[in-house]
Amino acid sequence: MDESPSPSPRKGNEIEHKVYARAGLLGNPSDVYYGRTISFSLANFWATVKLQPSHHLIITPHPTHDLVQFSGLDHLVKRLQSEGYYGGVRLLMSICKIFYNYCNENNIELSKENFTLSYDTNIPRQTGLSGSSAIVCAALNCLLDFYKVRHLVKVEIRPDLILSAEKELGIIAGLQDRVAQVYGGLVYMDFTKDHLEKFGHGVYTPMDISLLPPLQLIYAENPSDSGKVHSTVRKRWLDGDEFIVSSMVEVADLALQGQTAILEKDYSKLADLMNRNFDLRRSMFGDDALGSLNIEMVEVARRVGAASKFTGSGGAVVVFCPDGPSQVKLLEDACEEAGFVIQPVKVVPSYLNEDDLKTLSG
Ligand SMILES: Nc1ncnc2c1ncn2[C@@H]1O[C@H](COP(=O)(O)OP(=O)(O)O)[C@@H](O)[C@H]1O
Ligand SMILES: O=C(O)[C@H]1O[C@H](OP(=O)(O)O)[C@H](O)[C@@H](O)[C@@H]1O
Ligand SMILES: [Mg+2]
Repeated sequence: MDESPSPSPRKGNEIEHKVYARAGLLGNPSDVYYGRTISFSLANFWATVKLQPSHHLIITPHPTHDLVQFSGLDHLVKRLQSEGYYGGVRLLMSICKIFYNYCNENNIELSKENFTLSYDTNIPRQTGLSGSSAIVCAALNCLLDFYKVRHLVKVEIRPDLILSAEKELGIIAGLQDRVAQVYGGLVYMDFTKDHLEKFGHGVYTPMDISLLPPLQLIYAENPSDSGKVHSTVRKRWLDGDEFIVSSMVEVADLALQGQTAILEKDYSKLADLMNRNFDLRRSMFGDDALGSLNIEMVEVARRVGAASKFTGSGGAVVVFCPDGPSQVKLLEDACEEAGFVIQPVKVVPSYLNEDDLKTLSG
């Protein structure tokens, strides 16, 4: 896949958009529960979606992510066991539906032209790096440019459209992924219920990415379904379970404290907040739902004295080594022994363009 940071969207008649993975740094998963988060767009991995004008409207299955041809029954069964039934086709179809309905409801006229959509991704599948919303967000960007309506669909609303496309498919997800992927860079997000209900979106405050200390990313090829992971806690929260409700408020508060810690470059505070974030997740979700491999990724980092937590619902971990390069080396060795992949985190700067910025309110 092309490694350039942000390809020009138009190549002749073709439009291509690239959207990066995201890492939840603090406060997740309280975004699913009217909380707050700090998340960033992660340059290490990305998805691309291509749109070409065509006579019919065609959604192209990906040759490996939407596999429908197998060498035999054993291959088919192995594949379903490791990757599940679904690839990205349903995501592309769903965002087309949500985009069309949104434009209709908001009197945004769409020309009668058709297109062919195809996608590619190197975001490790279902590892809590938001591979799903990267595909949806890139597709939305293609549709906005193809129909020339980018200036008519506000930036703040776009994460909600992306989320709706996944909700439509029964995937339980929150807004933090989609905000980080629409805005790029490092963003502080407040999803307070009143604001969300009044305006249909949260309050999103971009932060300077240079305020972040060096971070590491650990992941393992261990797909986990964010919908499944979330469903029990979600149900308990909806039922008003006091422990879940109060813990979620505490998780949201970590992002608020984290905003100050990052602005003041108080990295020992940041380390404490990251650790507390994972401890609270663990007490709410339980070890069975989180999975032993995922917990081990957090523990590997903690054993060398680093701070660590999930980037999303499981599969990848963001780590801060307060003691610097010597501690990173210890962590690399421990990861190699445990069979985990480790990479230095690369953060993508904000990628809103002039048309996008014009749609921002205030
Ligand atoms: N790498 C991928 N390629 C194709 N489809 C994907 C990929 N990752 C996720 N999906 C699609 O998105 C759905 C939800 O994924 P999710 O559990 O949210 O994973 P993630 O943490 O990567 O966002 C999957 O069931 C699948 O349909
Ligand atoms: O549990 C979390 O932290 C996040 O889980 C989902 O992200 P995913 O990358 O699919 O694991 C969800 O969409 C986010 O909103 C949650 O914060
Ligand atoms: Mg997802």
